[in-house]
Parts: sequence; C-alpha cells; structure tokens
Amino acid sequence: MAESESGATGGADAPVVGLHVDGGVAIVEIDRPTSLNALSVEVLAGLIDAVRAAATDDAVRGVIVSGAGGRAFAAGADIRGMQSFSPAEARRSAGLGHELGALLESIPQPVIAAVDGVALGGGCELALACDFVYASAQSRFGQPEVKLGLIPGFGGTVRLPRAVGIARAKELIYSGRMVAADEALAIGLVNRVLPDRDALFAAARETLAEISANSGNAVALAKGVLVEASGRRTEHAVAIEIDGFEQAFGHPEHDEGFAAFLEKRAPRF
Ligand SMILES: CCCCCCCCCCCCC/C=C/C(=O)SCCNC(=O)CCNC(=O)[C@H](O)C(C)(C)COP(=O)(O)OP(=O)(O)OC[C@H]1O[C@@H](n2cnc3c(N)ncnc32)[C@H](O)[C@@H]1OP(=O)(O)O
Repeated sequence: MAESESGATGGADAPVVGLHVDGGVAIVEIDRPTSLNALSVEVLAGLIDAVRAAATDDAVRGVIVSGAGGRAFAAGADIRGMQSFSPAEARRSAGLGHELGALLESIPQPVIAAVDGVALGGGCELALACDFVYASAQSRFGQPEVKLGLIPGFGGTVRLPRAVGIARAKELIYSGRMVAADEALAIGLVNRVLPDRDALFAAARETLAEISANSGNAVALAKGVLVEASGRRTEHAVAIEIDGFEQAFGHPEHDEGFAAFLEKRAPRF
C-alpha cells in the first residue's frame, strides 16, 4: 500500500495542515498546537486541499481528521483573526467552512474525526461534518459561540441537532457549555470514547479497515444517500434511498458481493 506525506501550508511558513497516507488510510492533521489548532483561513484552505488530495488518491479507503499537540482537535475559528471581521467578511469566511463541510460529506471514503482534546465552535462543527466521531477520554466538546456574541457558523445549527436531537442542541448552543467525552458519548455526539490518543487512532484505523473490507461502491452510495436524505421529509428521503439502492444493483461489486455469499467465500472487492 502506498505511503506518502505532504503538508498544506496555505501560505504560512510551517505547514498548518499535514497529510499522511499509509495502509489505505489518509490522516489529515491540523498543526497549530500553540493556538490549540484554531481554524484560520490558512488552516481551512489547507484542510480543503488535504481532503481533496486524499479523496482522489486511489490508495485511500478511509480518512481520519485530527489535531496535533494532544490538547485540541480544534479550539474553534481563529478568534484573533475574526475580531475585525465585517459582517460581509464573516459571511465570506464562513463560506470556506461550509465548503470544507460539504467536501467531507461528498467524498466517497468514510471520514472519522479523531478528537483528542477540545473540539469547540468551528472545531466541533468540523468533527460533526465528518461521518462520525471517536474521542479520547480527555476530550471536551462545545459550541461556545454565544459567549463571543456569535452563533455557530460552520453548520452546527444543522448537524448538531441531527447528532444529539434538537432539545440537547438548543441546550448546548444556548448555554455554550462544554461537555466531557463521556457525556458526548451519552448524547450521541461521539460514537466511541477511547482511553488515550494511541487507542483512539488504533480504533479509528480498525474501523476503517473493517469498512474497507466491504463494497467500496456500496459504502459510498450509502454515505451519499444518508447525507442527502438526513433531515428531509420521509417521502423525500425514501426517494433518495431508492435511487441509491437502484444504483447499487447496477455496479459490479453487487455481483461480487452476492456471488461471494452464495459461494460461501469472502467477497473480493
Ligand atoms: C484571518 C482570519 C481567520 C478567520 C477564521 C476563519 C474563518 C472563520 C469565520 C466563520 C467561523 C464561524 C464558525 C465558528 C466560530 C467559532 O469557532 S468562534 C470560537 C469558538 N471557540 C472558543 O470560543 C474557544 C476559545 N478558547 C478557549 O475557550 C480556551 O482557549 C480553552 C479551549 C478553554 C483552553 O483554555 P486554556 O487551557 O486556558 O488555554 P488558552 O491560554 O486559552 O489557549 C492557549 C492559546 O491558544 C489560543 N487560542 C485558544 N482558542 C483560540 C481560538 N479559537 N482562536 C485563536 N486562538 C485561540 C489562546 O489565545 C492562547 O494563545 P496565547 O495567549 O498566545 O498563548
């Protein structure tokens, strides 16, 4: 399996986003630990470049998004950078976050947010834009924007209710309070909590390996249907699912999957 390393600098000197591919997994890592991986325009641009590169690499079957330093996944959008924003600048910059969120939801590979430390504001929204979240026991999550006189601006008002329900999303967004990893697990914000960073990445890799043993086409179709249908009225959602179901039957991997089962052997996708 190919192994490669690159860094997206977004114009800064040291790379603010790293990309490492090995064993079919692309690790996309925010690398601004002194600012708790705050999301600057350079970081957002670097993340978009890295996710695009991972998505178009045939060797990549899964993506892990993470933050360097062990204290933060991302402590939110860069407050210093936003301080002087005009409303129009804020709208433009939020657009970059939405571009990243849409990209994460549109690439065919599964994306796991591996959170080790704080995921706050735009950082929590970045994790929510991934397919699902694994967290270390020391992690904390929150949407503290109201403490800055803001509201979530990277899709948190859409994705957080989908994850935890509208009532809990209202409580977290109105209060701006942080939730520890165990509470995040209990309310559905994260799928798994692991004791430490090593266990976190091992679990994420293990799940991506489990998924990559399945039909890549079927997983990609399921992702597209789930993203497209989530939050829609049932009849609209079902219609989207029917389209995806029909597409699956037209792909060779459907033939292989069925043949493998009937021949009592492992599928070769
Ligand atoms: C050039 C323009 C760039 C703009 C940004 C991109 C465009 C985005 C625009 C639209 C975005 C909309 C959606 C998102 C909105 C948000 O995310 S709002 C921010 C939400 N996050 C927060 O409010 C968390 C802020 N941080 C904290 O509360 C604390 O840091 C902490 C996490 C509780 C940890 O506290 P503590 O352990 O005491 O450490 P600190 O000393 O506070 O932090 C260490 C250093 O890191 C810096 N830092 C932390 N968070 C941020 C941040 N979000 N932005 C910038 N810098 C941050 C902190 O200032 C410290 O730095 P130094 O003082 O230099 O040591």
